Amino acid sequence: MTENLKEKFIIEKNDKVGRYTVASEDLKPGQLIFEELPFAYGPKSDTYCMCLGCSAHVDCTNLCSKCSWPVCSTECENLPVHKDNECQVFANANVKFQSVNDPSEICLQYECITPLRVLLATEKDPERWKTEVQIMEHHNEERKKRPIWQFNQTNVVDYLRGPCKLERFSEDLIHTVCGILEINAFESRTPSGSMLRCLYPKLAIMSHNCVSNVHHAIDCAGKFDSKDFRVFVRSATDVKKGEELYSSYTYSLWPTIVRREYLRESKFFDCTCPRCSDKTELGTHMGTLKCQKCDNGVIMSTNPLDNTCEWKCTHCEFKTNGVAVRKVFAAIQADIDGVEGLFGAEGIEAREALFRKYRSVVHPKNAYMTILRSSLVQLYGNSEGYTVDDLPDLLLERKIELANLLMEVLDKIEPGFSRIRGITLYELHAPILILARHQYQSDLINKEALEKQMKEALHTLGKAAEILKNEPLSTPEGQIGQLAQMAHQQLTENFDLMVENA
Ligand SMILES: C[S@@+](CC[C@H](N)C(=O)[O-])C[C@H]1O[C@@H](n2cnc3c(N)ncnc32)[C@H](O)[C@@H]1O
Repeated sequence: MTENLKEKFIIEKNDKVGRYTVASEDLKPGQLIFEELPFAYGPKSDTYCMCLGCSAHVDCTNLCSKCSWPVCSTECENLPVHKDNECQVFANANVKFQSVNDPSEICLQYECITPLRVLLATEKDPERWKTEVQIMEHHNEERKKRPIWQFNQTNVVDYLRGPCKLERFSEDLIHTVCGILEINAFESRTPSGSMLRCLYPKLAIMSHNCVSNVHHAIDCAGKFDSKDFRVFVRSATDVKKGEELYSSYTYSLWPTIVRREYLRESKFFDCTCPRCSDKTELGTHMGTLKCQKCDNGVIMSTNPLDNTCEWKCTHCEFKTNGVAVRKVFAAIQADIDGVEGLFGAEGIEAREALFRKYRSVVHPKNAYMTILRSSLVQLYGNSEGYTVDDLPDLLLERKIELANLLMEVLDKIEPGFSRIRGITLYELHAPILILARHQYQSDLINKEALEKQMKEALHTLGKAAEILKNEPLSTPEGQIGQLAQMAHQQLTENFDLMVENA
């Protein structure tokens, strides 16, 4: 291992979280802490039908010539991830894929695939299994009391030990592997857009914090061999030697009540991090609602670490409770889910309509307004009829306003080198630049003000390029990072000329 690749963390342990990691030296934002290959990867639970080679969506008409499970092509059936794993098991046991009516719906036959790949990896790499994976958290005792246990018994344990003839793996071991995946696996996106789960034993040691100081990026080169899906783990912010390293297991734009519910249900712990403990979520007000009974009040939790506690207005006597607030958030989330598949003009209009609908219900920086802002920032400037050159000044100003408000929240909950900050900064630079030019051409600002605004755009673009430069080129963010770097270089070289010719 070269000095550059020396891992920059150590593992410690306590009664509250089990194993956790701390920085073994001072870290700068964006600094590589370690990189790692997955022990195994494969389809997520509750997945639709996908190629067992490249993971692309399939219609299930093409089947592997050896095992008769769905693949795209002969090339895909020979990809190591399939050929060296389940293909041999299914072919030997003569377990065929049962045809399905709608391949885009959840297909339970895929539940066994990733646990099976982990089980086979225990035999291919027993040393890594013993030293890194077997010791991972599985929460079997708590999972035993949940419906997931019986679900796994039927769809994974009984299926593998029965029809697949894999009695050599005990029931206990298979349940433990299912638990290890449920508690520890990370999501990854393939080049075709499919979501997979990957098991990274070192990355998974990091404890959760709702404001993480570590950032990871998975490089899926599309080879689907044992060298693919390498993860690069970097510090997001300045981290001092001895400070704990945290990743985030939840979606950072959710409000506290929703994040804590998710962590309790799926990771079996109650988060007590500084963001969860603060009624205002570090001043962002992501969980705050507007009072419907008075003009100036806002409604906040009286104890954010108790999801069922009272919520009170800051100005009048109005009170409600966490259960009622949770229902309001579920209704807003359902509305947002309903427009998720809409893009272009239709997507913009649908989201702006939700923005207007909920403006009087929640605080301006509430999580759901922030989620809508993050989609709108992307759609304005990147949709048909709404490209950045098409946007009238009013909509350029709207894009800038949305991005600035989003950045105010992200600075608190996703500080430093985070993908969403990099992308938002990238989206912000072009409207600043174009608007400045329009305003100068309309005599609304003088040359000095033009130059100032262009410098701001250049600075914003430079920051975006700096944050996104570490993203793998196999990802959309990596490609935007490359564009940002090139645009930043061009703008720097031609700055004076552009001011002159504006
Ligand atoms: C992905 S594992 C992390 C590694 C684990 N601590 C170990 O020893 O293998 C996730 C589990 O760690 C514990 N954990 C992680 N972050 C925590 C936190 N902020 N508070 C309490 N428990 C936490 C929980 O038991 C959780 O289910």
